[in-house]
This record gives sequence, C-alpha cells and structure tokens, in this order.
Amino acid sequence: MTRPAFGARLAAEFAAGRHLCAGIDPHGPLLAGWGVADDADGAERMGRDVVAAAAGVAACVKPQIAFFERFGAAGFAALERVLADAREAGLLVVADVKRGDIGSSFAAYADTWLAPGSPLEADAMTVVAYQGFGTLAGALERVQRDGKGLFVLAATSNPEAAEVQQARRADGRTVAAAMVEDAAAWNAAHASGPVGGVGVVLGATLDLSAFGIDVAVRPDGPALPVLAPGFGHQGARIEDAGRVFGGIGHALLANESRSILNGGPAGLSDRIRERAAAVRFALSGEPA
Ligand SMILES: O=C(O)c1cc(=O)[nH]c(=O)n1[C@@H]1O[C@H](COP(=O)(O)O)[C@@H](O)[C@H]1O
Repeated sequence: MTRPAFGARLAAEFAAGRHLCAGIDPHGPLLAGWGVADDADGAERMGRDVVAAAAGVAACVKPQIAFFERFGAAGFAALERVLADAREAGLLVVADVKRGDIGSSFAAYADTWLAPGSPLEADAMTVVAYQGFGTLAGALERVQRDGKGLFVLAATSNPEAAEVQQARRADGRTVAAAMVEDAAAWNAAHASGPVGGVGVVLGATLDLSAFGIDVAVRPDGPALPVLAPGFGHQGARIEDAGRVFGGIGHALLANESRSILNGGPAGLSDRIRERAAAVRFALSGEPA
C-alpha cells in the first residue's frame, strides 16, 4: 500500500475541519441546468466540475453510480475520468454503489471498486449487508490489506426504510443498530489509527433513536466514520449536524448532492464553500 489508509486520510480531513461530502448525482434535470446533454459527456462534465470545485474544500466526493450506469459503457468511461481527476486532486472518493450479494459474488464488487489499479478504483464504497455482515468479507479484506474504506447502510434517509431497519433481530437488536455495532466492533478489532476504515450510513433526516441508535453513546475504540446523506434537498439542515449526530458526529461526512448541484456550474464553488463552512461550524463551532 503506497497511500495512508482510508481511516488515516479521513482523520486528516477531520483535523483540517473538512466534513463535507459533495455528491456527484447527474440527474437529467440538473444536467439541463449545467447546459449539457443528459448523456455520458454531460455527466462527466458535471463530475469533473464538482471535483475541481471540491478539491481542498470538501473532505470527499460521492459519485452516485446509477447516474453513470444508465449510459452503459460510455457512462463507466466517463466515471473513470471523474475518478482519475479526484485522485489527482487528492480528494477522497466514496463510490456510492450500494453493493450487496452472497460473499463470493460480493468479493467481485469489492475488486471492482476497491482493488488498487482497478479502472474504477475508489477510496471507499457504500455496501449493503442485509444478507449478513459476513458477506462483506471480500471488502473487509481490502480495508485491511489495501487501506480502503466501507460505508455499511444502517439507517437510511428514505421514509420506507423504517419497516426493515427498525425491525428487531433474534438477538433483540434492531437491524440498524446491529450494522452500527458490527462496524464498530470490526474497527475495534482491526483498525490501528484513530478513525476506523469501516463506517456506516445514517440518514440525517431521521430520529435515530427510533432505529435503536443512541447517538449520545460513542462506540468504544476507533472513531466510527458516519456518512450522512439527507441534508439539503431531503430536508435536513446541515446547521443541525452536531445536534443530530451527537457523540458519533465527530467522524461525520455530511453529504449534499442536489442542493449543491442545483444552479449549475455558476456559483458551484461558492455553494460548496458555503456548505463546507456550515458543517464545520455545526460540528466544531469554528468558523472557516
Ligand atoms: O448511501 C447513500 O449515499 C445514501 C443513503 C441514504 O440513506 N440516503 C441517500 O440519499 N443516499 C444517497 O445520498 C445522495 C443524496 O442526494 P441529495 O438528496 O440530492 O442530497 C444520493 O446519492 C442518495 O443515493
């Protein structure tokens, strides 16, 4: 491994006061506002503009793969160029791919998104562990061996999530709380630095206590990275990030996508700077 591990790189971002994750979600209507076609070239333009504006300001970018995948091979080629730009800019990339499968197939997804030298290599990926936390083994190996990162869906921001994620397992834990505890336990057993390589996704729109997650309780061991979408367009206010995430908020990546992208390339840098300063202030009380 030539680069510091994902957890160490995240720790450096947090130490520099960077907690914003700028989403790259090339929705058709947003591309119209960009003055480009709803095609792979348009998605690439938006992605590369976001990378340029986010470098040194946001902690990471999060391309949502579905918006590239819909253009087939051309979409993947476009995404490869966006990823290359981000690497060059030194920006962390969370590939929002939400992959999950039986372990043997899941390992191939981990190879795609996390293997060093893969055309689609990112620093971290979003994963789904509803087939059992153990199915993530192939990716957990990449976290340990290659210094990559994972974000396991735990309590997602969409209103339909409650029926599954608030359900109680045979061991009495909610599905969401078990994802958080399993991720924290993995970090406690394997991580060497102050921030673990395995994080969770917790929607910013939620009352996390309804999912059995007590944000006042800091998990033992290395900090648990939390990727929090739901700010901006979905209604959560980034200014409330400290209150919503409490004791687990110190390793927070606050994501906004449409609220940053809406408005096109004009003013993009200002919007990213403004959101980055807002989340920094919300979490630390320190102005940018
Ligand atoms: O894993 C995610 O990123 C994710 C999890 C979740 O619970 N909710 C959620 O909105 N997301 C993603 O976060 C982004 C939110 O976009 P905006 O609502 O436009 O800010 C989208 O790319 C979603 O796919």
